Amino acid sequence: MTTQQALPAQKLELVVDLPEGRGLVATEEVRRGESLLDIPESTLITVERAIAESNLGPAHANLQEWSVLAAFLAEQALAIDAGADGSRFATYVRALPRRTGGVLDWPEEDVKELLAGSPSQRAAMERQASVDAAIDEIRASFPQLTPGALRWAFDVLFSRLIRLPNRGGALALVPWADMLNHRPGCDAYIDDTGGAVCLSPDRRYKPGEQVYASYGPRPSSELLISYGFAPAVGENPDDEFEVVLGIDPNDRHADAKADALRRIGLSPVEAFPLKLNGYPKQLLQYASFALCDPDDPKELPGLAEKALIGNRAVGGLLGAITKGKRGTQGEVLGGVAGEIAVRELLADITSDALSKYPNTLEKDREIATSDPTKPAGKQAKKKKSFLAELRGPVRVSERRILAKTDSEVRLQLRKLKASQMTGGN
Ligand SMILES: C[S@@+](CC[C@H](N)C(=O)[O-])C[C@H]1O[C@@H](n2cnc3c(N)ncnc32)[C@H](O)[C@@H]1O
Repeated sequence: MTTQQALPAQKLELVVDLPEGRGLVATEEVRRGESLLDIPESTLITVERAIAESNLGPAHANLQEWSVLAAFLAEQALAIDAGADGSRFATYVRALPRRTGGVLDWPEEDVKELLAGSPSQRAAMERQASVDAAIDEIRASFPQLTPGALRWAFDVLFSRLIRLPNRGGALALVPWADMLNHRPGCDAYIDDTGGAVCLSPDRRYKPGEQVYASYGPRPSSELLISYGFAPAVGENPDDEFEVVLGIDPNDRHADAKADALRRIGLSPVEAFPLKLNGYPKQLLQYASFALCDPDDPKELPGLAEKALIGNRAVGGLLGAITKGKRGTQGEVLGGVAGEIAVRELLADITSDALSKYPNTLEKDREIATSDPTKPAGKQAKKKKSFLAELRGPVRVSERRILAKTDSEVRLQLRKLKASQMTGGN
């Protein structure tokens, strides 16, 4: 990497044959909290710089920020393929992986077959469709950028773009910093608060140890889709299974319920994460509102507040609590009968989701343990399908969460039903 030459002296060196592919390894002792990397602004590929250094012309600046960067990367890669080496980013672009293993690399039939039962299937299809639409939009102005080059560029962006907090969350490719691999549970983030891009490690590293960053608290399904890898089962504390709840369109009060939810900053369809260590209580509260059936729809705004905000004075407080998101207070509507109804709904959701996985759990476990996560580059040589290798750990993680939630909810149901029999309301 010649970008390294433009950097201040580093305690890190690039190693190319790590289990995660390339990565940065400490050359001397690194202390927790010290400032690493120190990448100057002039080496970043920001949206503004992509527009300024591209030859695509004024229409380039009218694209969405992801598309500006994708068009620039594709332009650079096509110029390199055509033998032009002029750009100061040519060395960086040449060093980018040809394939990342992320969602844009997965054939449609793999997504349909290998992600059957998993919510990742919907996410993967949506991601592929949105990139196809963006590629069409870019090519309407720049037909010289081939679909293949643009697809590769988006794939690179998904797996390498960094949000810069000091620049209002602006997106940038950050050479050298984008050689850092992710470790689940790691608490070290790329930061540009002081101007240069730095990493403050969350632990001490000895010479020879790989230094990791966090790509964010992401579940394995998201890491798989964006980055083309999945941590081994049980290694990712951020694993979750997303449950989507919504107002039944056939509910006699469907419109009034949707209005009542919007009043408190919620939507008639909301997603809630199930995790190994539990699920948010708002899931049950939201479900109880979705299921409630007052005779008079005028009661619905009050019921929405009772379920999701709580009975405290609303007004200014309401805004402060919800901040446009779900409330932190509130209660399940309908007493013990309501508590039972929402848990029965959740138990139906978990058992239905579990029944959709085509393999037995044992089979998925076998796939998960026989497919250790390997760097995308190595996989590309060995196997045709990245996804075939990686869906095992994701599916096992999702199923563990579902099974744990299912058994917890059924246990709660038994207790609630017993309390109902012995006189609970
Ligand atoms: C920002 S790049 C990091 C550098 C990358 N290893 C390379 O060779 O260019 C992100 C990519 O690194 C790989 N990666 C990062 N963390 C990983 C991990 N914990 N396990 C496996 N692969 C990982 C994935 O291929 C991901 O798309």
